[in-house]
Amino acid sequence: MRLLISGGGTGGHIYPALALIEEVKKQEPDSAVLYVGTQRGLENKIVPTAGIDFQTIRIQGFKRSFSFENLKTVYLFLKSTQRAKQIIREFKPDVVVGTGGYVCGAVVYAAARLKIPTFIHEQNSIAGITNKFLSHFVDQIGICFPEAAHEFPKNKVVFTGNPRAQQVVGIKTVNQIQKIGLSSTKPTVLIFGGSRGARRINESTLEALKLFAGKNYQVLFVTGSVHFDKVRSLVKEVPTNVVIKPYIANMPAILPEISCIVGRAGATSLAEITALGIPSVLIPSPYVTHDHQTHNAQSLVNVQAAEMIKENELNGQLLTKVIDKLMGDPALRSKMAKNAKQAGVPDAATRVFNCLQKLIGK
Ligand SMILES: CC(=O)N[C@H]1[C@@H](OP(=O)(O)OP(=O)(O)OC[C@H]2O[C@@H](n3ccc(=O)[nH]c3=O)[C@H](O)[C@@H]2O)O[C@H](CO)[C@@H](O)[C@@H]1O
Repeated sequence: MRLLISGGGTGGHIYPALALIEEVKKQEPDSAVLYVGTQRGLENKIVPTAGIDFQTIRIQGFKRSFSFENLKTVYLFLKSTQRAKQIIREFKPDVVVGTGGYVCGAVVYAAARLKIPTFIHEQNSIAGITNKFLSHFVDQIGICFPEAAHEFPKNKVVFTGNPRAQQVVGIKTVNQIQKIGLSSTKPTVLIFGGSRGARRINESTLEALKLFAGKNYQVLFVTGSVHFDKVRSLVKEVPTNVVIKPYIANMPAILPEISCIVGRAGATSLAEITALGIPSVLIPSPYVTHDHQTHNAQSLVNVQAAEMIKENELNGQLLTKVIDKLMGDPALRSKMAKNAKQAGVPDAATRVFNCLQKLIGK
């Protein structure tokens, strides 16, 4: 298969793409893959590091209110569509896939115009603006929450789940957390604010640090790369049961050893949580389109797989209280884990791969 794939900005759009690429290469080892992203997005670092051919185009997102910037955005969109067409003509893909973020808008639109089979993947319960726009031009749309279906043309929608789920389920590792300075015998709480980190979660975790000292669990606090120096400068003493890191490059390797996740309710994080069956405390970002993270989180709260804390109520004490409740009650954790796992789609990458095969007529 010759696969051209695009998605970017944040990890939530990039990791599903990488998981799909892994599946394509597993099923058809002689496949050729090209990833198109932007220079500014996280993909510029993550994708080449994963050893995947990577090209960039210049594009930016729309501002919500009318502004000169939006005229520039339209100009860049038209220009990047031309550039995307050029890349497509050179690479000659069998199929073009978009996993969200404004970069895939130009790439997938260009492919549809060139009559190449197209597929987009929507990770969230509420569709992103790029995918809504693209839904009119593409051949098929893979979704992860049944609620997302009504936002798209009915005949194009297929429930696939998130390919990242299959990737994390497939990884069998042990004693990975030891490598980052944690004990492999103590239960571990992972705290992180999505792929870029979240200021408010970091502040509350900082408040909670001294409360974590001496607990019968340990904490892996991942700040997000851009926040790390600030956080580290504010910590005088790190309790012995806490490790602070800027970013975890290989999250699937450590997740099987995590007893509880505290974090945002980004859709790709949720796919991991449900694939592995990990109890979670979700603090949805209030800054995302149509509050979609609250909807994402609610779907797990509804099946008693997660607890939710609103960001405006979050502080160190509440955070510690909720973590203590879960970590002090193994029976509750195992019930939440079981419920989470039932919501998982552990064969999502194969489902998307099969859709692509059909689209290209194999
Ligand atoms: C602010 C924002 O726009 N957030 C969106 C973004 O979130 P964001 O990019 O934060 O995505 P998710 O929370 O869904 O996924 C984060 C991904 O990054 C990985 N990770 C994270 C931290 C780390 O140190 N190492 C690491 O590998 C996680 O394992 C996961 O695979 O995309 C999601 C998926 O469309 C959306 O639901 C979110 O609303």
